[in-house]
Amino acid sequence: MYVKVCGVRTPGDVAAAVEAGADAIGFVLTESVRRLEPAAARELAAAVPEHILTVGVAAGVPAAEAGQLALAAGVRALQLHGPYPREAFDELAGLPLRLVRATSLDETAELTAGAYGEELLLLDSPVAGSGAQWDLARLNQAAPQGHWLLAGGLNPDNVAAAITAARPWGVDVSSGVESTRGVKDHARIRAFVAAARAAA
Ligand SMILES: O=C(O)c1ccccc1N[C@@H]1O[C@H](COP(=O)(O)O)[C@@H](O)[C@H]1O
Repeated sequence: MYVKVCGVRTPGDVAAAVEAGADAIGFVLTESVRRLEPAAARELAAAVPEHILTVGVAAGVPAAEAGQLALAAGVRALQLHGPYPREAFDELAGLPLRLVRATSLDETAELTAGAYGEELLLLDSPVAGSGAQWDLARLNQAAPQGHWLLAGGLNPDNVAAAITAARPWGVDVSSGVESTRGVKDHARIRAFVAAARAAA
């Protein structure tokens, strides 16, 4: 089970995610309580070991701008979050960035990972980063294919059941490993990664 921990903001958060065994660590680069300036994200990303994917998260900005933010942050992947069309991913294809297409069932009917040239598909609630859960039974009518991550309101207590229900390739979490909004709880990061791995 691939596990991404998102919205980290401090060196301690990075260390906790690395020690917990996360496969990917995300830095939010656009409007959010978790937003980091690219220079701050770059410093944190530089401390992440090579085997862990660093991901810049962007929403609500033109794709080209998101690409430049990710490059400035020195991350290896860009998670473009929202109802971006295929053309947006085409625009990014020439950049030295791996691409994550993050969207919701309300925003797309294309549920095959790689359909827009992305490496990973991420299915989230329509309100990204809110900690809101969504109805996983909707996946009974719309089964995602390939390397896709489940996100949206996951936490250490519900991730095992969510994996059983949705059968994702991986999971992604932000709010569910925080003590208060925007502040990561390192014990919850450890508990989340362990619970996801145990469920797989
Ligand atoms: O975390 C944010 O603030 C954020 C802002 C803009 C786009 C995406 C954001 N986060 C992503 O939201 C999901 C799930 O978050 P949660 O666990 O429900 O809080 C995850 O993919 C984050 O990468």
